[in-house]
Amino acid sequence: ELASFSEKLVAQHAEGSSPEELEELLETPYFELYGKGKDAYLDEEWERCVWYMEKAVMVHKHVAAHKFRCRQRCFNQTVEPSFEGHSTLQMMRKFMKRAACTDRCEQASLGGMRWEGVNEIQQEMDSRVPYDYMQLCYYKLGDLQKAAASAYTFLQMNLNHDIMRANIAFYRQMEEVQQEWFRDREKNHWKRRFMDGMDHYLMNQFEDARDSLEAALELWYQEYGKCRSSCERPNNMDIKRNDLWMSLTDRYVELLLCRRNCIVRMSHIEGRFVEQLLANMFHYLQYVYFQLKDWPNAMRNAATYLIFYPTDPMMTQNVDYFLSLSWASEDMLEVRPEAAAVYEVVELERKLLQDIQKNFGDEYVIEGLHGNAWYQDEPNASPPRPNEEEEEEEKDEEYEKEILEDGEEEAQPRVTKDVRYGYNMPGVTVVKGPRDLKGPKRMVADGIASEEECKMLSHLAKGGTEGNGYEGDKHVHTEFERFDGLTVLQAAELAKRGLVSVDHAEMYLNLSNKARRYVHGYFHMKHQLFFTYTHLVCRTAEPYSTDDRTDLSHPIHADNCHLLPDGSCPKKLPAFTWRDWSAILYLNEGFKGGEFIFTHANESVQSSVKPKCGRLVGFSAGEENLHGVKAVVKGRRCALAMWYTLDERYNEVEHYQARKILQTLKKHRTKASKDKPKEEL
Ligand SMILES: O=C(O)CCC(=O)C(=O)O
Ligand SMILES: [Fe+2]
Repeated sequence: ELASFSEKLVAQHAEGSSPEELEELLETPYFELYGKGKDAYLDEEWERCVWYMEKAVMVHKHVAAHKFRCRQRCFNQTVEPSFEGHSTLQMMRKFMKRAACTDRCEQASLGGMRWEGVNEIQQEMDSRVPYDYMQLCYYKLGDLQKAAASAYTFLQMNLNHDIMRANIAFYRQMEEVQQEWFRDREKNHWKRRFMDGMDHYLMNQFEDARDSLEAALELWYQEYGKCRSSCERPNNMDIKRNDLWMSLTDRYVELLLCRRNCIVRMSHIEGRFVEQLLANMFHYLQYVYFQLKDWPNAMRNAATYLIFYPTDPMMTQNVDYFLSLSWASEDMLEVRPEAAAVYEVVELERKLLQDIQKNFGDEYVIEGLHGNAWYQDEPNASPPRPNEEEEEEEKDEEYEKEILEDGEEEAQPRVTKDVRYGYNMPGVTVVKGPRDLKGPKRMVADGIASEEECKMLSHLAKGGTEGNGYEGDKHVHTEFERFDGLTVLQAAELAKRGLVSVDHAEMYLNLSNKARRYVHGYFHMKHQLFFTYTHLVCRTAEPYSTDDRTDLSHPIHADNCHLLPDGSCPKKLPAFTWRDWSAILYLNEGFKGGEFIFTHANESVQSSVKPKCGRLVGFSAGEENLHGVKAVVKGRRCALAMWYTLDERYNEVEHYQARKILQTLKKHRTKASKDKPKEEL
C-alpha cells in the first residue's frame, strides 16, 4: 500500500519536483505540509501554495484511510465495550487489546508516517479548509478550473460560508468558466447513488430506483463508519481536569460529540442539508418495493422507517394496509439490522451524553440532546415549538391527498409516495394547494412570519422611501398607487448609515431565506434554489383613488416571459428568463382591494389569495402561472417579493454583500457594548 502510494506520488509529480523534494515529502507529516502551504499563501507564493496544499490533502487522505482500516480491523477483534455489566478490569483489558491491535496495525501499514496529529489541524482537514486556500492560490495562478473545483469542494462542508458562495457566483459569471468545473473533489459515492436513486424515483423508474437507493444505503453505512472512526483523534488539548476518571470522561465526551455530528455531516446533498436523510431512504424504498410488488421488502422498509418515527401517521397507515392483505403477517415487519444498529448506537450515545450533562452541567454545554436524535435540524436552527409538529403531519397528509386527487399519482391510494423531502417547517401550515389554486405548481402557506416580524419589515419598507430619498417613477404600474421598494443591499446600506436598525435589516435577509427554503422544500426540488431578485415593496393608494377603479395594481403577467396581447408568452429578453420560481410573503392586511389573482390568458380569474401577515404564495415563474394584483383602492399593501433561479449564474450577489455589511456592523456593535463599561470605569 505504502509503496503504491509513493509510486503514485512520484508519477504525479515527476515533473516539477526533484527526487530530494519527493523524499522530503514522504517524510513530512501532512500538518507540516499544510503549514508550509499556509506560509506560501501568506508569502503570496501561489505555486508553492497549491503544491503543498495538494500534497497535504493527499497525504492526509492516505494516512486517514490506513487509520480507518486499522480501527475497523481492531474493532472487529474485540467487542465494543458497553458501559454496563463489566468490571473495570475487564473493560480495561478490552481497551488495552484494542489499543495494542491498533498500534501493531498502524505500525505495519503506516510505518514512518504515523505522526501524532494535532486536533485543530485534523478538524481543518476534515472541514476541507485546504481547499479554501487552494481556491485563492489557483485563482491567482489563473487556473480557473481548479479554483472553481476547490471553491465548490470547500463549500460542500461549509454550507454557510457566504464568502465562498459569493466566490462561486463570481466564477460562474465569467465567460470562460464551464458548468462542469464545479465539482466536488471529495464527493462520496453514496451521494451520487442517492441522487441517481431520487432521479429514478421521481420518474417512477422503480427498478433503477431500488438498485440505486440500496447501493446508496450500503455506501452510506460505510461512510458513516468512517466518519465515526475519524472521531478517535487526538484531543483538542483543552483537557479540563487531571483526575483519571474525569479526564477519561472529558475525552469520551469529545468523542461522542464528534460522532453525533456525523449524522449531520452525512445529511448534506448538493450543498444543502436534508433533514432525516437516513430515515427517508427507507421511506422511499418502502414505496419503491411496494410499486415493484415486492411485499416482504416493502414491509421491511416500512418497519425500519418506523423505528425512527414510531408514530408517523402516514407510515402506520401504510403498515395497516399491508397487514390487511391476505399474504401479509406480522413477522414480515422485520427491521433492517444495519439500520437498527445505527439507531441503537445513536440513541445509547445520546442517553449517555444526557447523563453526563445532568452530572456535569457546568462543564459541558451540549445542545439538542432532548427529544428524538433523528429530528436534529441544521446546526443553529431553532428547535420546533411544541404542538406544531403534529399540525405539520396533518398538513402533510392533506397535501398527499391533494396530489392524489390531482391525478399526479396513479398508485393505489393507500400507500403514498413521500413528498416530505425536506419541507417540514415548524409553525408553517399549507392553506391552499394546487387543487384550490387551479394549477399544479402553486401553493399558499401561512405562518412564515410572525406579527412582530411583519411590523418590523413594514417599518423597514418605509425606510426605503424616507431614509434614502428613493427617487424615480413612483407610479410604476398605475397612476392611483405609489409603488416603493427596497432591496436587501439597500436595507443593509441604510443600516450602515444608521437609518434603520441592523436587526430589521437582518430580519429581511432571514425571512427571505426562510421563504426560499420553504418553497424549495414544498416543491421538493432536488437542486439548489438561488435568489435572483428580492424586493420589499409597498403599494399605497393615492388619496384620489376611488373604489370603482377598473385598472389593476399589477397587470396580468408571467414572471419569466413576456406576455403578448395574443396570449403567447415568449421566453426572451426583455423578460427575466432566468427566473424559475416566484414567491411573495405578505406583511399586512387592512387595506382595501389588493388581492393576488391567478388568471387565464384572457385575464379571467382562476383563483385568488387575500394577503395577510405571514402568508406566502409560491409558484413556478413560467406562463403556466399568469397572475396579477387587483387595485389597492385604499391604504398601503406591503409584501416581500422574491424571484428564485436554479441557475447559479444569476444568483443575487447582493444577499452576500448585505450579510457581510450586517455582520460587520454587528461585530462593531458587540465590541462597542463590551468597551462601554470600561469607559465608565
Ligand atoms: O405583490 C403581489 O402580490 C404580486 C406581485 C407580482 O406578481 C410581481 O411583482 O411580479
Ligand atoms: Fe409577478
